[in-house]
Parts: sequence; C-alpha cells; structure tokens
Amino acid sequence: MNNEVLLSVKNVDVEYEVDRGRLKAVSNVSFDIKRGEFFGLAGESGCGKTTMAFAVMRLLKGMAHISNGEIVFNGKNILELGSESLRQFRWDQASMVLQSAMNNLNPVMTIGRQLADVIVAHEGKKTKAALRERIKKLLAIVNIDESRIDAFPHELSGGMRQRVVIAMAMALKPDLVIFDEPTTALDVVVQYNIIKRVIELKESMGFSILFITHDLPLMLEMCDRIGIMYAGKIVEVAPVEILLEGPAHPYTDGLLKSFPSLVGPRTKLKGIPGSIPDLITPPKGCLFKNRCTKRTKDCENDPVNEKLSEGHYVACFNKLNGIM
Ligand SMILES: Nc1ncnc2c1ncn2[C@@H]1O[C@H](COP(=O)(O)OP(=O)(O)OP(=O)(O)O)[C@@H](O)[C@H]1O
Repeated sequence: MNNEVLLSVKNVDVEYEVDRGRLKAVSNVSFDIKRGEFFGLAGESGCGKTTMAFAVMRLLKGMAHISNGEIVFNGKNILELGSESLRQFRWDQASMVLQSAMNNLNPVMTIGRQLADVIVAHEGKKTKAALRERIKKLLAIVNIDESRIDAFPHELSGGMRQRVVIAMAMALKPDLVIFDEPTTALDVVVQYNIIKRVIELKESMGFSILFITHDLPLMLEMCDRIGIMYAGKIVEVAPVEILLEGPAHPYTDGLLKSFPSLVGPRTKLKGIPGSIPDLITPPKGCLFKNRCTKRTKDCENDPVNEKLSEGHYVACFNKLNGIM
C-alpha cells in the first residue's frame, strides 16, 4: 500500500424519497481509500453502508438521490461522469461483488460465456482462443479448475458461483473492488477460503478494497482501516490496531463488545440497547445520544469530526480514553 489516495468521498449525502418524506441514509460522509488499501465499513443494519457503496459505483436507482458532496476516484469526480464514462468506470476501474451476486449469474449461459461477455463489452472482440485462454487464467485465480469453463451456474456449488462473480469483478483489473457481504450466504469454511483468496489476490494484483460486512471480527482480521457508520454518518475511522487497543467512540466500543473475541479472557457480550433513530425525522445533535452511556448536555449539538492521530478520526464530545 502507498499513500496515494484512490477514492475520496467528501461530504456525501444520499436521500431516499419515501412515502413519509426524505430519508437521509448517508449524511455528510467523508473518507479516503488509498491505493492498495483494505478499507472496511462497519455498523448495524440500516446504517447506510450499502447505500454508500452504491453511491460510489453510481448504482443508486429510482428514489435515491445524491444530494450533496463529491466522490473523487483517480482524480475525477465520478458524480460528473456521463453515461459512457460511467460504463467504462464500472468494471474497468471499480467493480462490486454483492452477497446475492452468485444468484444473478445467467442460468442459461456457461460461466465462460458470461466472463467473456464482460471482457468483450469493455475491450472489444477477441479471437475465441485468446478469450478462452484469458478466462481459464481468471478461473484459476479464484481456484476453479479450467475444465469448468463450459459449466452452467447450476452445475457449480454456491461457493464456486460466488468465486466466478469475484473472477468477473477482477476480469478488467480494476483499481477498486467493493465487496458487500460477499460471503454471508455461504458456510463458514467456504467463507474463510474465499476471503483468504481475496486477500492473496489483493496482494498480488494491488487493487484497493472497500469491504462491507456485519462480521466485525472478520473485518478486524482483514482490513487496514475501518470506518464505523451510525445512522448514516461516519462516527469513527481508525486503523485496525487502534480499534483493537480501544476505540474512541462509544458506539464503536459497543459494537466491538457485541461480538465474542476468539482470544483473551471470556467476557460477557454486551450489545447496544435501543435502535437507530428514524432517519426521516432524526433528533438534533448526536444521533447516538439516546443509546449512549456517556451522554452529556454537549450531545445536543452536532459532534465535529476530530483527528486524534494519523488516520484516526472521531466525531464525539465524550471520547473514550482508548483502553478496552
Ligand atoms: N431503496 C430504498 N428505498 C428507501 N429506503 C431505503 C432503500 N434502501 C435503503 N433504504 C434505507 O436507507 C437506510 C440505510 O440502508 P442501507 O441498506 O444502506 O444500510 P446498511 O448499513 O447497508 O444495512 P444492511 O447492513 O442491512 O445492508 C435504511 O434506513 C434503509 O431502510
């Protein structure tokens, strides 16, 4: 990893028009991902992680609207790209693997043909022999034997189908791959093998990763840095080592204490009582205050993002002292 910033999300707001009004799913979110960095977005269900990822890919549809901010990728604001540049951006420069992606493969087309379609759509026609060679190599990088090139999706296991999708995401050697709960639907051993392979590929191919999962322990094992989202906002961003030593935001602390640790003494799981506020009529000030044990009268104001150390930012009036 070097220090060059690949993706810079600046003050982004995303709203959904719903029957009751405007739901602010992402609110003034800023973070950077460096070239080659493995960056995670964590937070409870409904905190805005997927909406943020879809905004980066410009894949938000229908009632969703990016109402503020910039998303700069390789120096270009992707919110300003026209449809042809956007088509090139997706797959070529950034690709995305979703939890359900393996079910979205076309059931009546061989996996080889589906991989070929992605390559040809972006790079133009190639000889059949050259394409097959390229696809066999792609299958090999996700540990699928080349003899399966003419298999249909239903002839493969769930784990293999998800690996085909990962091969598709890698096909054009993008700079960024977004994984949104990529292995949640698979059993734990298959999950582990896929994640392990993704890390190896990242090391050899040098792309950056934006990784989204509910599985915080897995994230702590894999990521360089993690952004913690709560109710549409990033409340803390920190290198993994700092989070392991002890986070600064009470929400991050609560989230970490909601998962069992595989090492160290057995501790009681705490969880975080309460739920995320209504994002159509959010309360004033800190959105976590109603669930926070550290609440003071300052929390009626909007917390300001503060830099604590290199790569560590927190938005809280009552920061923890960093000891778990
Ligand atoms: N298509 C949509 N229309 C209206 N509201 C939506 C839509 N998609 C998401 N939301 C709302 O936006 C907020 C953020 O949802 P989002 O799915 O981005 O969160 P998340 O952190 O990714 O959750 P999960 O981990 O469950 O996927 C939630 O309040 C959700 O109900």
